[in-house]
Amino acid sequence: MAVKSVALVAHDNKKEELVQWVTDNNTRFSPLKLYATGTTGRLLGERLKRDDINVLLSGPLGGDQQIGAMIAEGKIDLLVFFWDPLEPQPHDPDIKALLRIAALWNIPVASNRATAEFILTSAYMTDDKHSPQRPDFSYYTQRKI
Ligand SMILES: O=C(CO)COP(=O)(O)O
Repeated sequence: MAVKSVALVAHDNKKEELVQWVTDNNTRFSPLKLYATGTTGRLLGERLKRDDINVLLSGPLGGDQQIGAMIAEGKIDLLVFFWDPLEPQPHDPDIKALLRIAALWNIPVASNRATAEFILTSAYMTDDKHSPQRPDFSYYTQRKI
């Protein structure tokens, strides 16, 4: 079975919610390959007692952009990003860029626990034959300039 790669990101006020949700669903998460921004990844590793989480840079230090680059390269199947709707973030352009690139490359994105639950329990999570269609941007890359 192809192992799905999941990127996990949460802003400070949402970190406990994300870590608790992942812990509550540990059985579903254990076969998945996990990537996370720096602080989110550290907290997840401590709580889940997993030392195989791929911890990237902290979001404001470039971690969001690292995940965005992985999405563009087709290396991430699902983005779970509990962003904070109540607090401005210093790296807002990076957050927008990450959400944009996820929309562009047609990967599923969960921004809250309710959506994350729907996705995690979807039959597609364990269906090898299904993967979202990767968009064809040849009309753009081949355009006449
Ligand atoms: O800021 C973030 C996402 O925008 C998350 O980064 P950390 O997990 O390092 O706190």
